[in-house]
Amino acid sequence: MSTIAAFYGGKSILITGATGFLGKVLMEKLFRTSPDLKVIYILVRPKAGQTLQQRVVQILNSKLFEKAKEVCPNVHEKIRAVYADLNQNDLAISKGDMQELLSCTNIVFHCAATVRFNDHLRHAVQLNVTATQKLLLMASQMPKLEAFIHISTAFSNCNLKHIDEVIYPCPVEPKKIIDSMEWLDDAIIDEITPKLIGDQPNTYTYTKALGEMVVQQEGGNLNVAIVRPSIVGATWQEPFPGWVDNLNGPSGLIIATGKGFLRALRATPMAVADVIPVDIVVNLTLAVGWYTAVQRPKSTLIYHCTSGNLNPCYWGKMGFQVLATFEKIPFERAFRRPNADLTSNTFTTQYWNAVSHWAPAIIYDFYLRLTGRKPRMTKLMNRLLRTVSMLEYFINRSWEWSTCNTEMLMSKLSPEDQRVFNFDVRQLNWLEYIENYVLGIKKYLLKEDMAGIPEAKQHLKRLRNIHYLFNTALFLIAWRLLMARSQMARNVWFFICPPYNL
Ligand SMILES: CCCCCCCCCCCCCCCCCCCCCCCC(=O)SCCNC(=O)CCNC(=O)[C@H](O)C(C)(C)COP(=O)(O)OP(=O)(O)OC[C@H]1O[C@@H](n2cnc3c(N)ncnc32)[C@H](O)[C@@H]1OP(=O)(O)O
Ligand SMILES: NC(=O)C1=CN([C@@H]2O[C@H](COP(=O)(O)OP(=O)(O)OC[C@H]3O[C@@H](n4cnc5c(N)ncnc54)[C@H](OP(=O)(O)O)[C@@H]3O)[C@@H](O)[C@H]2O)C=CC1
Repeated sequence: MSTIAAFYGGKSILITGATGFLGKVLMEKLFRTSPDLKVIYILVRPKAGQTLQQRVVQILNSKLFEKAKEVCPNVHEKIRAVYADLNQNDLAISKGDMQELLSCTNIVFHCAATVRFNDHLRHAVQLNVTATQKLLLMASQMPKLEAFIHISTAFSNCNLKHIDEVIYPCPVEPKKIIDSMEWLDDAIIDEITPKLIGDQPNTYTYTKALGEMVVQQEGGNLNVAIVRPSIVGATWQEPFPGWVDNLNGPSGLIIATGKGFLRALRATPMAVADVIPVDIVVNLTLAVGWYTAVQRPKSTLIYHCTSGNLNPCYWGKMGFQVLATFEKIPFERAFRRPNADLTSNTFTTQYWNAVSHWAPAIIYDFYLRLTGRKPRMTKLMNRLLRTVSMLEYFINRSWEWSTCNTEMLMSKLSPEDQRVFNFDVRQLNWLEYIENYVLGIKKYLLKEDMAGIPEAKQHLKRLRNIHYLFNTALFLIAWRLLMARSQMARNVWFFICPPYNL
């Protein structure tokens, strides 16, 4: 029997961000490996017209939970959705719920965050810093609390090149930032944001760094640990390969490439693509929860959950494998044939943007107008290129993360725990993983049927023929113009192909 799985048996666990990508996989694994856990409290807000209960039912009815429900048939009874909004001052938790959470919780996994790079600083601080502070305050009033695990990001100090498993101080104290956000108006916040974030690329990484400082300063007497994953990708093995349900990280750009919209990317092919499968992050997080509760380390330990230093993959290799997979498993109704280049040269990127992104979009919109339809491609391209520009920072640099604590933890696990809670990224085969990732995007994100693959391949063949026809026509027009206007071109042409009667 796994020691870690047994540890979670009978426990009351509180998860924030359980409706998010990581949170769902965390819940699934807990139910599958520790079906005898007492209860999982999840802090949820109503969203998109759905009540809390509807959201929970939708999650539990998804394919992700099929295996977990076989092992733990009464999973519905073991989830307790608690109304909460982490943006509100009191987290909007009712008195009754708060009482129950405070008196029963044994372990807290704090996953909730805004992961948007371009979020307004006020909102990012509210969620990634202030809410963390409030949860720590709550945790300090939980008599049965054994561990508080905070999920941060490996990029919280991405202004550094080498990052150790320590908390680096931010120039301005988090408390001062929290206070100022309460009285400064939006215009002033907009003005000071670049100065505050300094050499951080966006408000997300900046506020995640502040969040870590808050954990260090206010988690004083608690048993706290921080997990820092890098770019979280689809599942590697568990509960099945390739599961993913949002556009974050590489997923959105893989779709844009597969659908033929994205044809060039300013990326450094030899920069490390520090992607980490979500099931590895979850396995490490659960192992950290166990170790923190049982061993009670004297200081707050930080665990890097990264792939680069143990089993590196590079953006060039990843891009190549993504394209190779589209040959076998194409996406349906592509705009153009998937074919993209990675280039680290800004001038080349601008050239490809004009030729491969804007020109086809403008031509297609012209065609839509001609056929009486509403143009939409230039708008879509605009949005896509804006998104790409936000991600460029992360695909043109490499970082070195030390993983001493993570490796130490692995050495403390029994062979059975190393198998059940495997977070050894050295065992990951990238080519296989990327292929499953693309397949997972097709099945679970785009919800495309595998039976449609022959038709998708036919469609790509048609696009290839259109492409050849278009290029031939373009060449003939250019040739005709040149022959009509340039004596030198005519001389060269007649030299190569002399007329018959000579
Ligand atoms: C040699 C051969 C080479 C061949 C090349 C082939 C290329 C193959 C592809 C290779 C993949 C390379 C991908 C690299 C990606 C690297 C990502 C790096 C991420 C670093 C992570 C840091 C670690 C973290 O902790 S972050 C957590 C994850 N966060 C994110 O990923 C970002 C989240 N999203 C945002 O910040 C914003 O949504 C943003 C900035 C992307 C866009 O914001 P904006 O306000 O402009 O619009 P939105 O309203 O948010 O969305 C507009 C529109 O875009 C869709 N969308 C959202 N996110 C993404 C996305 N990540 N990619 C693509 N599209 C996205 C969104 O759904 C909206 O669409 P609608 O149709 O309007 O709904
Ligand atoms: N994805 C990645 O590549 C990486 C993620 N991380 C970290 O992992 C953690 C989880 O990220 P991930 O699962 O990808 O993110 P998601 O965006 O998928 O999930 C975010 C979660 O936070 C919840 N949340 C957001 N705002 C509120 C609010 N006001 N009140 C209550 N809940 C709220 C969301 O709820 P709702 O469903 O209602 O919106 C959702 O459950 C984060 O801490 C992130 O920083 C770290 C490195 C990389």
